[in-house]
Amino acid sequence: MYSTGKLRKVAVLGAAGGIGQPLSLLLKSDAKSRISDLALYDIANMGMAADLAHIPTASRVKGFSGEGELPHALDKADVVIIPAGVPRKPGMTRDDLFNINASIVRNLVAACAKYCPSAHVLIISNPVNSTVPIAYETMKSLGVAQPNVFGVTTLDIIRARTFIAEMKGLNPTDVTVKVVGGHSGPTIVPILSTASVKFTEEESKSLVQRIQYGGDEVVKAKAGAGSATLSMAFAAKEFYDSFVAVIDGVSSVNPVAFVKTDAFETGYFASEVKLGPNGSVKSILPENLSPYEKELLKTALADLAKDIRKGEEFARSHAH
Ligand SMILES: NC(=O)C1=CN([C@@H]2O[C@H](COP(=O)(O)OP(=O)(O)OC[C@H]3O[C@@H](n4cnc5c(N)ncnc54)[C@H](O)[C@@H]3O)[C@@H](O)[C@H]2O)C=CC1
Ligand SMILES: O=C([O-])CC(=O)C(=O)O
Repeated sequence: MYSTGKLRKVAVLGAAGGIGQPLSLLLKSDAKSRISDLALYDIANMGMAADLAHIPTASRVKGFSGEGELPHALDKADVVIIPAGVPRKPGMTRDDLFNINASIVRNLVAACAKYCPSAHVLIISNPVNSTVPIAYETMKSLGVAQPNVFGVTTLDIIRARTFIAEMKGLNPTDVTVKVVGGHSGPTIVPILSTASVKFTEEESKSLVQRIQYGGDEVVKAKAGAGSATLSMAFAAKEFYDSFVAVIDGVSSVNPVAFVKTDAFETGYFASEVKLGPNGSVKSILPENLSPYEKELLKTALADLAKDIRKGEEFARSHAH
């Protein structure tokens, strides 16, 4: 799973936050991640960078605080991970975050277009179904011919593995399953027929419901103090490792990401992606879906189309 390829500079934007801190810890503490420089950026105080820098692994940690320091954080970055933005509170949908997070993501990726246009940009900020189109269109409008933008939906997969294992009394590390579509409620499409175990119709329905609304469980439990942060940091690190391993040609596993694709009319979709060394991205669509899964997919595509258009329109009307 780990890359043996080149050392990379990784920038985390929103590094002082609930996801940013544990994610930065995971990236810094894993010597096998082959990170030469970890550039940690936030609009908040970046004292956490001084703290992390005392961990004895080879990657150099540097904190950058405030917009004036953003260009230095991004300079020569190979990968930019963006968990900047506000999280949900109980009673909110991810789309309720659009008004604040759309501008945050647009401004950050505009800086990426300027200071590290060929970096791979991994978007965590919600609503992912809209922030990824915003990022892609913004970079495109700023002259990046082939924006390398990937929405991180890995949390849906790790939840699916955990919930399946709980239901069937298995070790979650032994469970694999595909989850495609987008990253909110009905747009999350678990393809349970790809799991190594079989389910009754009733089990399938209850699992699908739990996976689609797994984020709400955490939002409710945190009771106003935010949404998933620790499991998200774990998911992002897992995605990062498999992503760079594939780019370096080490792994044949195709990571799942929400990307620009011609495969569906929606123009964007989360599924396994084949990454070419030349920057090409090809979505691998799920095959042999059950009638129930086909129905879920149909519903997901209708909702996704709306979220995506909203993101694209925002990017168009706020072009730099
Ligand atoms: N893709 C996914 O599966 C998931 C996505 N999320 C999303 O991730 C985002 C972050 O969540 P948390 O870390 O819990 O929130 P948080 O509020 O704890 O942290 C966000 C950080 O972003 C920073 N920030 C705000 N504006 C910024 C800007 N313009 N430039 C740089 N940094 C900026 C804040 O100062 C803060 O440190 C939310 O939008 C949340 O909905 C959360 C969980 C899962
Ligand atoms: O639920 C939220 O708002 C955060 C998130 O995306 C998740 O936990 O899947």
